[in-house]
Amino acid sequence: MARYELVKRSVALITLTNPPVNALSSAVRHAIAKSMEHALNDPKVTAVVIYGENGRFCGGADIREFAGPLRGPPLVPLLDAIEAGEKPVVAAIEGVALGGGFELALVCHYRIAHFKARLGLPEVTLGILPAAGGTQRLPRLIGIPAALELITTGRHISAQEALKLGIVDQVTEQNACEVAVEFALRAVAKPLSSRRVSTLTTPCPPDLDALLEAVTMQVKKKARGAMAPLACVQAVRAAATMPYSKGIKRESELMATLFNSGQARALQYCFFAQRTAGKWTLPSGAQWNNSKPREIRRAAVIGLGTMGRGIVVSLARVGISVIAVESEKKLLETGKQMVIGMLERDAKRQGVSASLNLLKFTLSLQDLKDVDIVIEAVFEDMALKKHVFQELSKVCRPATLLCSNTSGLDVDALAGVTDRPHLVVGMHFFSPAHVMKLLEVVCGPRSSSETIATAMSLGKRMGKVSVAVGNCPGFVGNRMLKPYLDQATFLLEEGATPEQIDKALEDFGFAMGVFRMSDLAGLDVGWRVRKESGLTGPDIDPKNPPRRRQGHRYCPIPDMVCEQGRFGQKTGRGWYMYDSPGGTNAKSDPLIQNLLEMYRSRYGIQPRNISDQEIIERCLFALANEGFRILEDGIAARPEDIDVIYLFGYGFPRHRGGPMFYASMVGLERVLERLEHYHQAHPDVPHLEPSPLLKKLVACGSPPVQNWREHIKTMHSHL
Ligand SMILES: CCC/C=C/C(=O)SCCNC(=O)CCNC(=O)[C@H](O)C(C)(C)COP(=O)([O-])OP(=O)([O-])OC[C@H]1O[C@@H](n2cnc3c(N)ncnc32)[C@H](O)[C@@H]1OP(=O)([O-])[O-]
Repeated sequence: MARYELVKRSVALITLTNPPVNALSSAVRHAIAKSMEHALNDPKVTAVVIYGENGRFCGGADIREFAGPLRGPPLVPLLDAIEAGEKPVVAAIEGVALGGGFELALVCHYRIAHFKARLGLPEVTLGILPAAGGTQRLPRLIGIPAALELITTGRHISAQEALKLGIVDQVTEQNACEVAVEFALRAVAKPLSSRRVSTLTTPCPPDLDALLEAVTMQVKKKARGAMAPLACVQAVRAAATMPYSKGIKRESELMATLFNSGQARALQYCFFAQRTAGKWTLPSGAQWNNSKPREIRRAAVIGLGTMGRGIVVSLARVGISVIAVESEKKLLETGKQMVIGMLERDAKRQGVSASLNLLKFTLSLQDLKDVDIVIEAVFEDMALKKHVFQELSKVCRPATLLCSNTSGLDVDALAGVTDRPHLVVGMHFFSPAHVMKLLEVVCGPRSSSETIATAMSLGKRMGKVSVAVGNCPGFVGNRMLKPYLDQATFLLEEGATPEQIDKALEDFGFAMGVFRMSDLAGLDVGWRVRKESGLTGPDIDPKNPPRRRQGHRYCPIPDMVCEQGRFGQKTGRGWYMYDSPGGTNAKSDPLIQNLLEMYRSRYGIQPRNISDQEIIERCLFALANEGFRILEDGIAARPEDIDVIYLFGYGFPRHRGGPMFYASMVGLERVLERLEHYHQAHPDVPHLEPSPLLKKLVACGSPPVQNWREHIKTMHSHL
């Protein structure tokens, strides 16, 4: 777990050997402790270099060990001992120095970083804080404001930024280990006292209290209920106001409150769920590690609306040449200007020149003869999409992959109109596509494993979190959204307001409540889907729209809002009112309050007080219930996939872990009991009827979410 060798006759080189990221597992900590003891006691050794094998210094504590009791030497005394040693220790940082790995580097007397290395204290993203002295040493080294920013955000920084901040002593383009050994030899004669960071005095700004207060407010606003960022501020405050010996105790107390919290468990679950999602598998046995993706060099995007533009930018950013197609000259020109503007702003931010030479704009599908992949992003209309796919089938070479950015239409129906159904797959990006990290890769029954592997790997290359899902209306994300939205509108009927429901959801931690989110997405989208599915249309009496349709409860309020031309932010009016079309500042609209009052009185509904608890339970348990059905139907392979979709595509609070993890934290028995209760009260809402899988899991003793898979016997896996 760590190799010890003597180099240049007097330098002890300790190399961490715990692939893939040299995490500080108990065995690694043990090996470091033994190696350091050896080095300090061996008279031949005059200096020490700590390095990580395979070009990775250290990815921090072994997160998998957090679930069990602490074994092996604890990190704090181990690191304190390294710092206190009388022989100079140099960290040779290549790849990453993160979390405990960064803290290990901070106790070394010198730090040499490779120019491509990245450093950071991402503990806050795992619901904890840098509790191996990180919150006490970093402020002493770089001052309170910079340390606060790094510790409360968990941001990774480049070696160059680390040098500027004074975290590393040298950045090199050569082998960091070799440079560190030479550096160590030169350091032997120098005094160490000023190199022990814990002994430094924290440089404090004169307005410390005001600064901490301002950061606390800022962090509170951003954290949306997460505890760790606030604890980080308190720990840094200790570094500013206490000697190291007391500060480290404060750090440890704060860590104790976080370490066993539900939030820490949720955030650590998210870390692993995100990595699990990449490991797709099909019933045929094809999976992520046995299916080779094709290389993609040239892509085409059809449609330069909001989605298409974002997809073009995402492809060009990673060096893929893109042909963008529109049907009319004016649309093409507008799209072109927008794409170029986005890429130029991007490049300016990064201080590089925009890769505009990768782009071609055309009105002709004939230009797509030689591309490797086409991503269709035209209007969400099946007939139009089928027409495009038929044309592509004629124009593109037989090996070209044909993908649709549909948000819910039948991918197999599109495959069916082509001459290559095995090369057709859904690539459902989320708006705006150059910003949002989620990509649902929709596997049709005829999509080949190579096609799926290619779409998944292309997504990863574009920096997306790609999740393989089955083909059904709405796939995973939008299918689950329906019961969630339905509950919100039923609650409106019963007496709640959009503001009340949004506030309850935002207090829960959502980035945006359901009505604000709908206003942002555009209310006309759902209205069109409802019309297409026959739920609403010209046959409906506008004065007296029925509240039961297709055998179930139906809330006509969203249609009534749309009938008034209120399509959300883009029209300046929706569930809220905005300063102007396109405005983002949502204000309560008395017209909506009137509409709700008139509606309730027309149908004789006595409004009642609805608690925040009922809002959360009805919206989120209905959401999770649909998730259970999706698992039963084999549309998602694992609960982790569903959670990742909601975390990255729908603003579900990360410290709650995603809808399925949240349900498991509440307790499946309780979720079942509440769903039964609400279903009894609303028997005409099928989404509130507990799913058989939920009942089965409860009957099996409510196993942890990671074990649900064993209980999911899918009759017809769609993956
Ligand atoms: C007192 C305590 C105070 C200290 C606290 C801490 O240090 S908290 C920690 C603070 N540190 C962090 O938060 C850093 C967390 N890690 C990262 O951010 C990234 O992994 C990376 C940037 C290091 C490498 O990115 P990349 O895209 O090249 O690779 P990848 O991301 O795909 O990972 C490859 C495999 O390694 C696994 N694994 C990774 N790290 C750990 C770990 N620490 N532990 C265990 N496992 C870890 C990962 O699950 C995956 O396993 P799989 O699926 O193959 O079975």
